[in-house]
Amino acid sequence: MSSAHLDEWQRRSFDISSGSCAPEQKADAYRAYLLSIQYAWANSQLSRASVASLLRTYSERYAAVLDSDDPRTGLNNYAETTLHLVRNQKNHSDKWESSLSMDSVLQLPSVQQMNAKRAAVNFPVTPADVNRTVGQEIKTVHPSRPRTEDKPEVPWSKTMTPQKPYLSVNSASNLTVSFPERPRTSGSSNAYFQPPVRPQSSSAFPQGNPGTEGPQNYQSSFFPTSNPTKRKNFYKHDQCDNVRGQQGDEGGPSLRLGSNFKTAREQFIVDQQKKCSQQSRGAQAFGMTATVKKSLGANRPRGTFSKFVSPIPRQEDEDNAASQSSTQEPPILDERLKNFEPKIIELIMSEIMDHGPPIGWDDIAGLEFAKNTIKEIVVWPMLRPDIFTGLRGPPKGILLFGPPGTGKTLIGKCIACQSGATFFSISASSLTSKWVGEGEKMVRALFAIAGCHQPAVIFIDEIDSLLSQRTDGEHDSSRRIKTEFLVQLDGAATASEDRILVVGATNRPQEIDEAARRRLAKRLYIPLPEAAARRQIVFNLMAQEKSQLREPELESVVRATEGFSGADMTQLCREAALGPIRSIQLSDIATITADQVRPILFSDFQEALKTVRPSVSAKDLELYEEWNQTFGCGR
Ligand SMILES: Nc1ncnc2c1ncn2[C@@H]1O[C@H](COP(=O)(O)OP(=O)(O)OP(=O)(O)O)[C@@H](O)[C@H]1O
Ligand SMILES: [Mg+2]
Repeated sequence: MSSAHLDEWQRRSFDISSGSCAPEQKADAYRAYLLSIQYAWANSQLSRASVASLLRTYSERYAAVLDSDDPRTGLNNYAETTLHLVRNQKNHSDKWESSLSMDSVLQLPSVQQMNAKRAAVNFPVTPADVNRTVGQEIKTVHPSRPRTEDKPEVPWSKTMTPQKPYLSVNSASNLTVSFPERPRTSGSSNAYFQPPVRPQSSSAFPQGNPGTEGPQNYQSSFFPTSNPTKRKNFYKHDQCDNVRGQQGDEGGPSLRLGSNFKTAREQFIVDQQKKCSQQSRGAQAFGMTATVKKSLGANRPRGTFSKFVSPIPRQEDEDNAASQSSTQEPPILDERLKNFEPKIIELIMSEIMDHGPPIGWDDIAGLEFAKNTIKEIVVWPMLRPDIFTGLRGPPKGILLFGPPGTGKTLIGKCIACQSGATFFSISASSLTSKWVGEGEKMVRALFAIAGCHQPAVIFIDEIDSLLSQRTDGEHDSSRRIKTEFLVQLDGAATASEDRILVVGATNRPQEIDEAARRRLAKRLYIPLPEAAARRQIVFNLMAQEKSQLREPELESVVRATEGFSGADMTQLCREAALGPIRSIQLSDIATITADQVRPILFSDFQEALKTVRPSVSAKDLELYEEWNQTFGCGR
C-alpha cells in the first residue's frame, strides 16, 4: 500500500485503540478500513488472500461495534430502529419533523377533549395516593382502604430507585418522571401503565387538578433500549424537561448529539417515509384513492405516517378479501364441479380449451360431403336445438379418419371457430399424468366442465393413441383412462339431453378400440383431395403470393399431383415459392428488395414436382378404403 494509505491506517489504529474513541467513531473508522481494503484490492495493491483475511477481520469488528448493546462499546444497531420512529429527531432534512412530537399529540382534538373531561372531573385524590412499585407494576393505593398485601407503602413523591440497572440513566442516578393524576377506575388497586408526558410545559394537561398536590412517581420501564445515550436523546428530543433536568447535567458524553452517523436502516426508513408521503400527495392531487395491495408486512411502507399492518391477517380482512374475490371472480358455482380439485379444473380450462387462428369452411378445399355432414351434426343442432331432438338429435361422437395430411385437424380447428360451441382440444399427452388416478380424474373433469359449458365440442386429435385397443400387457393407468373415456363417451355419466359432441381424428382407424368405435357413431372418411380440391388448394395459396400461373398451367399442376394429400399440395406450393429466390444471384440476395423478387412461375412448379412426392402410398390408401367400406358412414 502507498505510504499515504499506511499513515492513514496507522492514525486510525491509534484512534481506535486510544480508549477515548466513541463507538460511532470506531464504526466510522472500521468502515473506512473496509473501504481502504476494497480500494487497495481494486488497484491490485493487495493479494486476494490478504484482502480476504483483512476484510474478514475488519467486517467482524465493524459488525461487533454496530450490534453490541453495550453503550460504551457498541451502537446497538438493532434497537436503534425501534427508537427511531418515536424520536422527534430532525434527520435527513432540516425541514422534516416527526409528527409524533408531544406538542402535536397534545394538539389532537381527541386528546384535548379527553383532557377537558378530566379537568372537569373533581376526582377525590388524597395526597397519600401513591404509586408503588411492585416488581415492575405500578399500583395506586388509597390510604382509606389500605391493603395489607401491598405493604410496605412508599410515601408519595418519593423518588424511586429503578429495580433494574437499565432503567436508570446511569447507575448512580434516580429517575423520576412526574405526570398529573389520572382517574382511578377502582378504589383499591389499579395497575396501569402510562407513557411519559410533559406536565409542566404542557398547558393541555391540567396543572391544578384538585386533590392532586404533587406528581406521582413513574417508573420508566417501557424503554426499549438499554443504551442510556439513546434514552438521553429520546428525552432531549422530546423536550421532556423533567427527565432532562434529571439527566442533562450528568456525566457521560452525549455521543450521538450532533453526530451525523446514521445507520443504513435509519436511512432506509427515511427514504421510505419520503416516498410514502410523495405517493400519497400524488394520489391526492389526482383525486385518487390509494389502493394498497395487501402484503403480510414484507412490502408495507414503514415510517411514522404509515398505518400499522399486522403480519397476521385479521378476521375482518379475510372476510373482506373473501367478499372482494367473490365480487371479482365468481367461484365455480356449478354443483357438478364441486368434487373436482380446482387445480384440475384450472388445467383443463387453460390448456385444453383451444383458441387457434380463425379458419372458415372455405379454407378447407373439397371434402364437401364431410363438411356438410359436420355442419348438419354440429352447427345446425347448435343453432336450432329445438328441432334436433329425439331421433334427430345429433350423435355424441364423430370420427374423422383418413390418410395423413388430408385436413382432419383442419376440420377440427374449423369446428372450433365456426360451431359457436365451447371447444376443448385434447391430446393423449394432456391427459396422462405421473400421478396414479389423475388421468381418470382429468377425463371426468373434462366432461363435467364440458357439461357446464354446453354446447361443447371435445376434439381429440390422434384419438388412436388415447383409445387404442385394450390389451392385456398395457399399463394399468392408461387402461383406466380408456375405460373412463368410454364410460363418459357412452353418455352414462352425462344426461341424454346434454349437448356435448366428441370429435375424434385419426389416420390409424384400425387401431381404435371397438367399443370406442361404436361410441363414435358417425365415422367420416377424409380422403385424399380430388382434382378440384387440389386445384383450389393451389389457387388459394397462390392468391396470397406474387404468382403468374395461368389457367392451363394450373390444370397441368393439378393433373401432375394425382395422389397428393392436402399437406403434400401445400408442400409443393412452398417449394415452388422458393423458385424465384433460388434464381437470384448470391451477390444480390443481401440488397434485393421484395418487389424485385420475380413472381412464381409454372417452371417453379415443374422444378418443385421433381422433389415433392406424395406421402400416402397406394397400399395405405387401399386400407383406408377398405376400413371405410366396413365401418365408414360415407356414401
Ligand atoms: N382439404 C384441405 N384444404 C386445405 N388445406 C389442406 C387440406 N388438407 C390438408 N391441408 C393442408 O395440410 C396441412 C395438414 O393438414 P392436417 O393437419 O389437417 O392433416 P391431418 O389430416 O390432420 O393429418 P394427420 O392425420 O397426419 O394428423 C394443413 O395445415 C393444410 O395446410
Ligand atoms: Mg392431424
